[in-house]
Amino acid sequence: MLVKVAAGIILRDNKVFIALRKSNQHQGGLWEFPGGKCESSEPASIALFRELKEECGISVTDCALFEKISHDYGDKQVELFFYKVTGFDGDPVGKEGQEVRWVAIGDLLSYEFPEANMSIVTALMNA
Ligand SMILES: Nc1nc2c([nH]c(=O)n2[C@H]2C[C@H](O)[C@@H](COP(=O)(O)OP(=O)(O)OP(=O)(O)O)O2)c(=O)[nH]1
Ligand SMILES: [Mg+2]
Repeated sequence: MLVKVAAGIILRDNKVFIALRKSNQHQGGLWEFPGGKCESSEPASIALFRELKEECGISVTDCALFEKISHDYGDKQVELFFYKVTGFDGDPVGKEGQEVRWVAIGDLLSYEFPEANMSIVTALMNA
């Protein structure tokens, strides 16, 4: 099963907004950059806008594709489109009851992310 996913690296004042995946979700219990699956034939950027509105309550006004990562979890193959989100209206929250946090980029390694995120976390820290 191959799924296309859009995720937002929401940045403000050198901090990034992360969310905890629920235990019943794929890769549950790990921290993520909010986002979700693209609907059939939906462009990743459109999925990003939709998911960040649904999950975090923000309207994206400025974003750019940062990296595209393909990863095989064994039970699921994902194609992840990570966007840097530098402009948005509203204050992000966990609209679906998920635990959320603003963390300093330098502290990202204290949080456990899915395997597919490792190169992204490293790239952010070295930027
Ligand atoms: N959102 C997000 N998903 C990630 C990240 N890293 C990573 O491997 N994934 C994987 C986990 C999931 O298999 C998939 C995203 O699916 P999702 O569960 O967020 O999708 P969704 O929001 O549409 O959820 P659903 O309502 O369909 O359950 O991508 C990440 O940083 N953010
Ligand atoms: Mg999601």
